[in-house]
Amino acid sequence: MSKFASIQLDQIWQKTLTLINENAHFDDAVFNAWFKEDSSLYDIDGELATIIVPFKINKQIMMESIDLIQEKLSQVLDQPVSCQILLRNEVDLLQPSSAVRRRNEIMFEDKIKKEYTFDSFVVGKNNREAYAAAMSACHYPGKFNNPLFIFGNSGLGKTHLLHAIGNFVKENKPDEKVLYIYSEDFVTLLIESMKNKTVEEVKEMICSVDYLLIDDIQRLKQSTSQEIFFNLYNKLVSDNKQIVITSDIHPTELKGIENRLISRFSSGLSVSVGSPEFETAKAILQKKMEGRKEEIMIEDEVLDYLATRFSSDVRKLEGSLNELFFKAILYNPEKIDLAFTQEIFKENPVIAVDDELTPKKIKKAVCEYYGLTRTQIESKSRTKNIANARHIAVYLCRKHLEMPFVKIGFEFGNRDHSTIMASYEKMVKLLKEKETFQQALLQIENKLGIK
Ligand SMILES: Nc1ncnc2c1ncn2[C@@H]1O[C@H](COP(=O)(O)OP(=O)(O)OP(=O)(O)O)[C@@H](O)[C@H]1O
Repeated sequence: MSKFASIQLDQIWQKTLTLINENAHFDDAVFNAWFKEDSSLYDIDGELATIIVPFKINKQIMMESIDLIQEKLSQVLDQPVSCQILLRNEVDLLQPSSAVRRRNEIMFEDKIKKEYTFDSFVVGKNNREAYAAAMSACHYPGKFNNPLFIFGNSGLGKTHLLHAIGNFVKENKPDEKVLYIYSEDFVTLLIESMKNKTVEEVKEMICSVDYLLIDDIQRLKQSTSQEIFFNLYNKLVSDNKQIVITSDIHPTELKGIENRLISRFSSGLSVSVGSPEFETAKAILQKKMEGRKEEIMIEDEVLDYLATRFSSDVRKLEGSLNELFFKAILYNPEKIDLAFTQEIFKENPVIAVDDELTPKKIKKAVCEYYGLTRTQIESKSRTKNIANARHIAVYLCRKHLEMPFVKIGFEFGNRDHSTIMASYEKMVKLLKEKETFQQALLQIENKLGIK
């Protein structure tokens, strides 16, 4: 890369041209037309100087005097250089233009979000392992878990953890270099660098980092970029540099990614993040409220409602809080209470009213309401929001289909009738005590078209 700024290159070239003209005694018109006008010294990279000219004819005439040009340029620089004379379009192909360089530089700029730290990350059962592994990558880079592969559904904190690693390194190890890059940007960077012949430069920049954090690796689909990535990956790992990767699925399920890469991704530590349980979801809401400036009071019950309703995706959970505050500014209620909240999030029925009601439809409506999968409510999980959803589904089966407990048990993972009876009774109790559940029941019944 040139060590000269463009203004210096210009001065060097003007001096060189003066010396050439003095020495060669060209006719002024010839000299101006073929040498001076529109020629420029583009770059000096080590011992190679690049001069660019507009037309082929300029190039041919200058090539005739190449020895003289080299001699005079070496004299100005006080060091021997050899010259190449190129047309503008040839430069674009052969050499990194400043635009390409700038683009590369942008890719390497610090993209770590300050607010995504370990402190602002709420730890719960759903992400404890991923959190611990991320911490260990910070303290023992390249030692135990390389790569660290964090996977899980969208909106569950994977990117947050990557940035948290970045922030930790920046704060605690300021001499170490950390690069966060979104994998699609990574592909663009590699493809562009191939087009512009800057692959070596880009590789060098990547290999100089101590931590490489790649987000959403499932998007690394380009085969040529995978080849370069593979080599970079091996180099970084062999140099004990820490690699942390996120993806929406486990490495072995990645599609369109070469097997040799998948096998390397699987060779480190793969940890998952799941949906937060009720308490964690509520703690996340409380954390997200810490930095807010709105003074309006929000009732605790509202947080319970949001934590139960949106916990399958923390991004949605956070979005629900934003929406609530936004609507509160708009409608100016005295406080944000359950009634106001439910009005904001009320939903249209999704199941036709005259359809026959079945356990399957009940489970579907409950799952949609709580943002869970059928497997989750049929599972043995005792996680609070899953268990609550299961209780409500059991209650609805009993109330509207008058199913015997044994039969309901079959619908919920072959559970014993006494477990189902306990589940039903639990919901009867919760309905008496908590308005949140009364409202949830009402909305699910609405969804099912039950008046
Ligand atoms: N445990 C948590 N504590 C605090 N905030 C969280 C937590 N989990 C997720 N979030 C927040 O939820 C939002 C979405 O998280 P993030 O972008 O990290 O999700 P992701 O798993 O990377 O999703 P995607 O796969 O779509 O990229 C962010 O604002 C993040 O701060």
